[in-house]
Amino acid sequence: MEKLSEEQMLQNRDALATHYQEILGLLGEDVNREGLIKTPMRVAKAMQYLTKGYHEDPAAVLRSAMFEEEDYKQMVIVKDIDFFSLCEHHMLPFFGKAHVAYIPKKYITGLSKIPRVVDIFARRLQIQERLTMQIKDCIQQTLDPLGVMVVIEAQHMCMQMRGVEKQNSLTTTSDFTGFFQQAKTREEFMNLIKNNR
Ligand SMILES: Nc1nc2c(ncn2[C@@H]2O[C@H](COP(=O)(O)OP(=O)(O)OP(=O)(O)O)[C@@H](O)[C@H]2O)c(=O)[nH]1
Ligand SMILES: [Zn+2]
Repeated sequence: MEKLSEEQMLQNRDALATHYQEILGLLGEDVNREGLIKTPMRVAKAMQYLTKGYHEDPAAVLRSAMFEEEDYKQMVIVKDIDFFSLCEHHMLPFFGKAHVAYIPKKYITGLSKIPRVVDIFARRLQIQERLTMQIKDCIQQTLDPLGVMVVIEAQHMCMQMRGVEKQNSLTTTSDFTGFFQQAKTREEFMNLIKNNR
């Protein structure tokens, strides 16, 4: 999705607020009660923030700090990247940690760019599996490394607050390319993200 102009963003925000006011009424609230007067606009703003990844380009973020580095051929790991996303089934939060590793071929990227890519994909309506794959694909296609692996551990509010109501279940997903097809390489990564907890 393309970047929205400031004007379009504000127009959408107004329209969202109108709908949220109706939703509050349908939920049985008095929309004119003092504490709720500004709520539709607050929710509209919050939802635009939580889905702003639709209007951001993760590959461009990686390319903005991409450096040639011919000699380093070991794993680069950024672990424990906190993220918050919304599940596309219930629009309830799921959140946790992402761990990313890649083995450079010719290019490395600025370290902060990896969590930025995670955030851009997380701030959309998601499922955990697709979030995992999109981060992997973006890094593979942009940096063209020898391999990339992404592991995500998350809790889903739709499984905790409602539905099956399991408070302690953690969902783990992973995806990888290239050198990570070797079990030994995956093991090295898994061991490194397990330590120092
Ligand atoms: N695979 C996957 N499933 C998810 C994710 N987030 C939520 N879900 C699941 O999506 C499913 C939707 O199933 P439905 O039966 O259509 O929805 P539901 O009636 O609300 O299901 P319950 O949550 O079991 O009450 C549920 O099993 C959720 O747990 C995710 O990131 N990945
Ligand atoms: Zn859900």
